Amino acid sequence: MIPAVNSSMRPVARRTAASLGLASRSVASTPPALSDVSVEHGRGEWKTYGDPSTYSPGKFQVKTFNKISPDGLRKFPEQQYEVKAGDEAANAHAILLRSHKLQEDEIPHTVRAIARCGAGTNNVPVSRCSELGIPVFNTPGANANAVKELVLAGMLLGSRRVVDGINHMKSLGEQGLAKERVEKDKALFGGREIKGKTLAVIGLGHIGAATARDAEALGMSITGYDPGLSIESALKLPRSIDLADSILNAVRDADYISLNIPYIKGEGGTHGIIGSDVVGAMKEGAVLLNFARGELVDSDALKEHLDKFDGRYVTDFPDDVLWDHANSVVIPHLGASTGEAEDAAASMAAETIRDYLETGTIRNSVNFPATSLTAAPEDTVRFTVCTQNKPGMLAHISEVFASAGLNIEQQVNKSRGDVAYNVVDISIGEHGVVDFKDVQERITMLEGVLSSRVLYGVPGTGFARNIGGEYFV
Ligand SMILES: NC(=O)C1=CN([C@@H]2O[C@H](COP(=O)(O)OP(=O)(O)OC[C@H]3O[C@@H](n4cnc5c(N)ncnc54)[C@H](O)[C@@H]3O)[C@@H](O)[C@H]2O)C=CC1
Ligand SMILES: O=C(O)C(=O)COP(=O)(O)O
Repeated sequence: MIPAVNSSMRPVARRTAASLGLASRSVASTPPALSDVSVEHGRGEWKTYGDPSTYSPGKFQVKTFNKISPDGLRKFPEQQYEVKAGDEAANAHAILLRSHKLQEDEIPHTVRAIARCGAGTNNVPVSRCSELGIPVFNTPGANANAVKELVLAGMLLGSRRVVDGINHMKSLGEQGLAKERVEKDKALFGGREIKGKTLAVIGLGHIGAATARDAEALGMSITGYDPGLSIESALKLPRSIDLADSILNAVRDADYISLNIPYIKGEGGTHGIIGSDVVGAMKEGAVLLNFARGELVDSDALKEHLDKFDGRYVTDFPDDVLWDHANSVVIPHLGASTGEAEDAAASMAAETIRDYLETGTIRNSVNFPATSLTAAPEDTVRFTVCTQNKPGMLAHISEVFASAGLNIEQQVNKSRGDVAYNVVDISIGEHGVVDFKDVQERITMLEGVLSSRVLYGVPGTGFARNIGGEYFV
């Protein structure tokens, strides 16, 4: 048996919760008893995290990809966090990114969490992260208004040949013929109005519901399709919306179709969901708006349609087939590129990462269960354990604590898909010196455990992983 409460152990310097940067969590209005105990978890050995010349020991390292709003990055207090871009940040503890296509070899063993400042996580290897015990977060709704506004603009661009007209005016201007020709040539660029037309919204989440509501206010009739409609989104929908039971039925009578669903690869996913069957069901002059992901649309099927009929494709993504089609408008992925959306998404992502690193709370994860435990009681140390989702894990973990003479004060166990997540507050009130080093190793090396953390001590320490049967601290 590994004694976790080891009175014969070398006494360690007394550290107060406040001195350990735990003020927000552990320091209550009455002086905490934590100041009377010393907790040695043996994970302050920074050399095990790589070359300390690449980071500042004692801080959480956050690695960023893409341009992340400074407003969001300011949510990481400098005394606790160090934020670095891409290759400059070895041994990162968390990754913050936008559309960068993250590869597994860009995720060091030290990474505890990944946050996408945005909605779509198809650029992150989410299933692999689940196997590695890494929660992936996104920022639901943070950039939805920006996208909705561009969808509305897209409907107008798809109705009025504004882009062609602008290009024409440039060319006339170059020839010095603009004033002479404008009134004659404008007949080339006639359009139609959106008022009184029907919009089909595929995917009634944050963007889709907002688009439906505002399009109704512009005088449109709305049809919607979303088999996973949430109560939150349902409450935002216009009352007059007509809910269809399939994409085919949603698009049949639509003059405009807005795609607002996630891109999910593999069986049952959404790759090419707008294929020849859906395109074949569309009205000849329908305007398809794709501000979701390019891969949702079968471009060849759509090209056949656009070659024959006067429909439109307005997309926010590169398209190798339709990029120069006379009936397409291709925008360089600008949906979420507003200052407001960038600030909101980065701030939400930073707060989510901080909550996870500092308290173990999980919210807005796309692969881990939402989990929160009330603030850790006094005289406790919080342990979190990520495991495979299989029977008996919780019992095995509890057994290790019990055999080490440690009492569980409160705990929560949640699962989602293949992963389970445990937050356990261990009572240390009666112990002079508690060493979690061996307890953590025993728990982490249980079969089926992926990683564990002791949420106590210097930021960046207390993390251990079971990498295919090898112990990594
Ligand atoms: N162009 C851009 O810059 C941006 C694009 N996006 C894209 O838009 C997508 C949607 O974003 P949000 O509305 O914020 O996400 P959300 O998660 O709030 O909504 C997505 C909705 O789609 C529904 N859905 C999933 N599969 C479906 C299917 N096969 N048929 C019909 N409905 C389905 C879900 O039930 C959910 O209600 C993102 O996944 C992302 O790919 C998001 C933000 C910015
Ligand atoms: O949030 C999303 O899903 C987006 O597509 C936005 O991407 P971006 O952050 O602008 O690279």
